[in-house]
Amino acid sequence: MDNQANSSGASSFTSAMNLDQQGVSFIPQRYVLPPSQRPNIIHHHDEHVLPLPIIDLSNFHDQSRRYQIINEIRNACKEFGFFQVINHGIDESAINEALKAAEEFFNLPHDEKMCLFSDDVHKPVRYGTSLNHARDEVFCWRDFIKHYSHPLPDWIHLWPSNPPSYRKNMGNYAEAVQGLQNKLMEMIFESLGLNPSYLEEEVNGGSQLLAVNCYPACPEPELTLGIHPHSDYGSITVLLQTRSGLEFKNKNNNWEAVPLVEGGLVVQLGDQMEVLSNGVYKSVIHRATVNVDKKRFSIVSLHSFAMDKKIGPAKELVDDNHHQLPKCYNEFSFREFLQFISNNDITKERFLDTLKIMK
Ligand SMILES: O=C(O)CCC(=O)C(=O)O
Ligand SMILES: [Fe+2]
Repeated sequence: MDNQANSSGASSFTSAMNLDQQGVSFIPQRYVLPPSQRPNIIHHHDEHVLPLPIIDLSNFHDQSRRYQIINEIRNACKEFGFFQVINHGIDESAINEALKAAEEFFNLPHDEKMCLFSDDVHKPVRYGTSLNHARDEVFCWRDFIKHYSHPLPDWIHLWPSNPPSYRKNMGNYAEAVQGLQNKLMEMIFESLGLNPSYLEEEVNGGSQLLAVNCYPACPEPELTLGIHPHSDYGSITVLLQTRSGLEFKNKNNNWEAVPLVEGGLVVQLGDQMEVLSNGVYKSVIHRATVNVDKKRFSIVSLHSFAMDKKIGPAKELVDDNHHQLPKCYNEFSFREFLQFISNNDITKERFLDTLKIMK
């Protein structure tokens, strides 16, 4: 295999970003997917089913409005496993500054970024490219930087110091999203019939991992993907995209594009939410495509409950005596998740399936 990363710092490694800068006119073989996994089959949304959900969060403190929002969230989570939010309360300037910091970071010289390279999922800050062998990071046309972000003072001093505005701008955005996820979690719990302050401590003390993704322009976008199909492991993910490219797998197992909504953020359910809801909600399987002439960025805030909290189906949603819902999943903590993904090649399988209680 060419340009293999090496353990001493991967100096000979070539990232997708680097290939783009070199102006390659075809993609190296290692990025070419088997035909069945290529992104060319897009199924347009069927007019007869619910439209892809966009939920307006304005006035959510107003009781009747909140009731309506919670209904919309319930429908979206049951039908799709994700929704987009608008009027979510995060300033446009905070978003734009975070995106600018991301762009400046990825424009740094290759060698400078490679100083942060690691494929160890336990590292609190790591720059990564397509050669990492975790399930969402195999041969894709993507460079990323991932860092823990909550509580901010514990982590921010480890973040990139270049560009100089990175910590401040990305930090402001991370804090704003953390606030939004608290609100969203309350509403999602309420939509499940749970108390809005359910697991409050584990939500507040949970982890936030920011994945800042850069998908360079790609000379052969029909042959590869920016990120391979996966579900996120945690509770919810809040995703900002600069152009369309995110796709999800619908109930008929077809890929559909998540349209770009100006000023909107995508909220996706992760595996922990599927377990907590006892399968009432499903985590969403998603992927990202790349395009021929434009770079795409996403800033993805991956939230999970407190590291060592074992998450199982909420007991309110399981009743062996008289309700219909049997317990469907075993309990697990986020730390166990990380341990599992670092020890196993799970490119083909949802980790979640290993938690299912066999009947
Ligand atoms: O960039 C995207 O649209 C998807 C990124 C993603 O799924 C992730 O970072 O987990
Ligand atoms: Fe994801």
